[in-house]
Amino acid sequence: MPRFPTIVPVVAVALMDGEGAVLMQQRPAHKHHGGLWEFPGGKVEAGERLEEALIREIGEELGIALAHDALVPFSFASASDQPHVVMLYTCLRWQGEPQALDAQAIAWFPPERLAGLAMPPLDVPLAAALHKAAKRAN
Ligand SMILES: Nc1nc2c([nH]c(=O)n2[C@H]2C[C@H](O)[C@@H](COP(=O)(O)OP(=O)(O)OP(=O)(O)O)O2)c(=O)[nH]1
Repeated sequence: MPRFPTIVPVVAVALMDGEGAVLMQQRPAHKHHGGLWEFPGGKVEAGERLEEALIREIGEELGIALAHDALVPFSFASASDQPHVVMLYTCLRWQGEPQALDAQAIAWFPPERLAGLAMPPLDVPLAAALHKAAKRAN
């Protein structure tokens, strides 16, 4: 019996601009889920806090500094056939201009357009929840 749960924690962020559009990134073609659109983020490393991991990943992937106090836990997604648990935050404040340092491309999408993107399976319910929350807020 393992001493710890056998999950792979992944933190990701829905960066939102002034109009409520969400930044998505397209995974490099050679990687697992290559070409699919995902929320920027990545795996939490040993000894890291969730927010610390997210700030590190976003610095590496987009070259921006997320404001720690602007990270709001939003939702999470998991599936029975994979160990990853994607924990999604929202964030309205950061420093710098996002650049695709790791991804094939980055782009801003209004929440209602997220469902039309090719995404990894865990992102489908997260994107739907964001769209629903945006509709409630308007
Ligand atoms: N960053 C991110 N990862 C996601 C999302 N949805 C989803 O299933 N994932 C998966 C893809 C990856 O297997 C893992 C994140 O790993 P990572 O970004 O740190 O590293 P990686 O691409 O090199 O991952 P991998 O090749 O080992 O699968 O979580 C998402 O929205 N954002």
